[in-house]
Amino acid sequence: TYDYFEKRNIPYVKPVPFFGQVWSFVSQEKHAVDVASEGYYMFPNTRISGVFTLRTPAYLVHDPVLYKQMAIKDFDHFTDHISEISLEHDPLLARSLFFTNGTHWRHHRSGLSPAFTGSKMRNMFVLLSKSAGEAMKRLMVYSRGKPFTMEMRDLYSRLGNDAMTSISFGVEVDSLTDRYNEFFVKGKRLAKIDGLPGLKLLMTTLMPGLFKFLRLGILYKDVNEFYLEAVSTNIHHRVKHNIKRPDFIHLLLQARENRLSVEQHEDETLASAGFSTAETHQLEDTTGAEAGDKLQWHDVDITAAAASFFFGGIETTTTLLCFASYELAVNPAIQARLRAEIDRAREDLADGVTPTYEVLQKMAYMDMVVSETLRRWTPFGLTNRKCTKDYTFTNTDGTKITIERGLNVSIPLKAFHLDEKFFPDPLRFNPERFADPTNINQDAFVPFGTGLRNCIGSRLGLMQAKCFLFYMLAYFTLEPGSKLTIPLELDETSAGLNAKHGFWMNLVPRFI
Ligand code: HEM
Repeated sequence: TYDYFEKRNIPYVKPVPFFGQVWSFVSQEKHAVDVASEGYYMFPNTRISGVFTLRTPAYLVHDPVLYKQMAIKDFDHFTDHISEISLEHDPLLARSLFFTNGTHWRHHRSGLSPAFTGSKMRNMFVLLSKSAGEAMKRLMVYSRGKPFTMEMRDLYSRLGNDAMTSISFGVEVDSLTDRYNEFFVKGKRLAKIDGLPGLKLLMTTLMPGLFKFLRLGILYKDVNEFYLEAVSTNIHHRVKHNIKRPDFIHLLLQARENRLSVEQHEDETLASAGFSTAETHQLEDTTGAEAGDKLQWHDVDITAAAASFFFGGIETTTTLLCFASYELAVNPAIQARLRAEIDRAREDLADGVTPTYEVLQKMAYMDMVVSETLRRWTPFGLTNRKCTKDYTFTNTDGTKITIERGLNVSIPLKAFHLDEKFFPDPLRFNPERFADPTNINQDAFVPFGTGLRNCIGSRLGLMQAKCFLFYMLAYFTLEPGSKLTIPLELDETSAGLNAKHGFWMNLVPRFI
């Protein structure tokens, strides 16, 4: 088994007998993403390297151009993400877009894409901005004009939870005041990627066979039941009272009735949420020959879609906000420049504080700060593909390599972003890199992945993050709290990107 790469003359990370790379996950003081990306640093001159998970060979892509090729031009060889999640044990997660594959994924993605266009996002943004604005006002009242200390991950995950509960599940909650409301408590358990659920999630990609064999579920049972019940009740209520609200449930109900489509005259000016916005690719129409297994959008599918936006969107966007806030707190000049841009933008707002989609779109420095945060602190540092059809390409030394059908491929997004070949002085937080986008290597800058399976929610994530930052700096000045570790110490045990000792900051009220 272990001579697989030797025979093919492909550099590979030497495995620990039986465990392969899995051993490093349990024995090393390194983050899972860095362990999985080890080969990238060991073999700088190849387009791909090998690794063993337990006894199974898998690949790690080193060349962003190769990733792009696999994800776009040669997509039919890599249509799937790695996933071994069972419908029986994880009824929501197994139906969510990230974990569905093949024809089911195709129908699902093309059915959902119209829900994420610029104009739909703009409509949804109104709900999001309302939710965040009201929360920030409450925070201002709470401060009574005096500085106070907060742990920002807790704060942003509450704000994010409330905004996403509003736009995904159609329910308005206030987790700042009602701290243990059921949507927040269950939402935390739904989006939890630390501890046991994180470990299980990791297992689905590292040891898919073993995971399947053990018949484990990832999401907690009560979480599945809670959301299924909440969404079904909500759907029933809307249908009965003919309620229309510009949120995901509404759009998914339209999908059920085959009425969800891209507007005839989609306003192209709304398409970009900034430089990092993931490109929209056209998937072929799902009508015709395969229409028989077209997605029916039963209540469980609608719940799963809404839950997956929660699952995929909350942790990532919260991570982006935490690290952006950290950089703003430790770089006062950058914070001052962003605040000046926000204050200028506020002059054009009707109430002087509630940002619109269009106003955020125009904020160039905000976009530079957000892009640089996504580069320096990539929230989703590693993605993957499964090879669905043998694939041959040429390596740097001219040899041909064939990836065989069924093998797993990892793509180290974080390693690309921190490679000095692509981004000089990579550890330095410098929004100026993005002042002229033509200077950016766009193959290597992939915070939302690339190709047909890129992030469907990039516009939403970007607009949400920009909106929260807008409010935050309009109301407060951010300063490092006494418990903040500088430089940040990362939590190597978390499945996501997190600070080991929290993001403690002082919020100093501004008088606006
Ligand atoms: C800053 C925030 C976010 C980051 C950094 C991020 C990043 C990513 C990345 C790297 C992928 C994998 C792409 C690939 O394999 O090529 C992905 C997929 C995905 N993301 Fe996001 N994401 C964010 C926010 C969101 C939001 C707000 C939503 C939903 C509302 C969302 C929903 C999804 C879904 C459903 C997929 C799977 C797509 C598919 O398999 O077709 N994400 N995201």
